[in-house]
Amino acid sequence: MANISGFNPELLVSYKFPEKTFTYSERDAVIYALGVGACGRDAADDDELRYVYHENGLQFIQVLPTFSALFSFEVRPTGELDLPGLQYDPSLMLHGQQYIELYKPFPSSASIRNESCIAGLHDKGKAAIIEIETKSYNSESGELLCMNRMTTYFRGAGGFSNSYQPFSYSNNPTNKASAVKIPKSRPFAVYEDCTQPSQALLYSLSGDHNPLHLDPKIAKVAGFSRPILHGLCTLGFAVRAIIKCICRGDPNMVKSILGRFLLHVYPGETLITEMWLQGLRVIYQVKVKERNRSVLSGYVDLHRLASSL
Ligand SMILES: CCCCCCC[C@@H](O)CC(=O)SCCNC(=O)CCNC(=O)[C@H](O)C(C)(C)COP(=O)(O)OP(=O)(O)OC[C@H]1O[C@@H](n2cnc3c(N)ncnc32)[C@H](O)[C@@H]1OP(=O)(O)O
Repeated sequence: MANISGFNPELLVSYKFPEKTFTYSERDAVIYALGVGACGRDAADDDELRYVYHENGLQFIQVLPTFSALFSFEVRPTGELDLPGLQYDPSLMLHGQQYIELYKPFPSSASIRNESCIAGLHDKGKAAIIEIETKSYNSESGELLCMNRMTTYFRGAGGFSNSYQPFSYSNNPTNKASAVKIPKSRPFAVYEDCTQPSQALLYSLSGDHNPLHLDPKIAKVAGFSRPILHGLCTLGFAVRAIIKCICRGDPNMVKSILGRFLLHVYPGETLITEMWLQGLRVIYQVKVKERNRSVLSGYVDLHRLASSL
């Protein structure tokens, strides 16, 4: 069932991903941390030096939990998804959502073995949504380290269903994640951070060279006044803020993360992360200060609360 938007749903959902490996060094983890703004407010920040420097002679640098979203990056260097049954205009693809479960702290360098599958495919009429789920194992020990579910939103690519029933496939219906409800109460904590005008250029060094984030001409074709920030970069800023304000700097307290990208961010804008504590769940929302608009919302589940809270 091929169609005008170039989606072949049967081919897509039956696709068996080959196993892939991803290798990272400590340097990659540091470049990522700098790309999501670590130590951007204060180069001597005690909570964040651990991501970029062997603080106090420590042997290892610590790896941010959101770094794991890169393990499973099933895209070409240009940021395009390359799957059978999927033809689309790359300038119209946006990152919609990211869900991460963390099972073990990450080594500061490792070889990762990835097992991926299509977890969902949905025809929304005006858009198509694809979810890719990846389980990542430490190649050496065989331990399962994390699971990522990446949701991509293809503007204008819906309408591939050929019946009155919109096509909607999910191989794990219990994992349906949608936008979270933001409490009306005052946030428990608020953290303000500035992205740099060069933020997307810096973040792209971690592997996503999608021109939507780098090339003003491509950004214009996609309908933006200038290149926009990578969604995963904004998510990295938000989770760093939560680790700082709620986990007292300990990234290993994070158990799972959901982020839904609500609106694009322009590099150079100021991000305000608001956090509400509900038991072991931190509900959060990120707003762009200059436009007073919500750009990301979701939750972070914790293993435990910091004793000093
Ligand atoms: C392996 C994977 C590789 C991934 C590669 C990623 C490469 C990267 O380089 C790309 C990026 O980083 S892009 C930058 C980050 N993302 C963004 O800026 C997107 C921001 N969000 C938006 O613009 C809109 O929410 C928008 C446009 C997303 C949706 O807005 P609307 O069109 O107004 O949608 P709406 O009418 O509200 O809803 C329609 C249906 O879609 C569902 N939905 C909405 N937003 C969603 C989102 N963000 N994620 C998932 N689903 C979403 C709605 O629930 C609705 O479905 P239903 O009708 O069933 O409720």
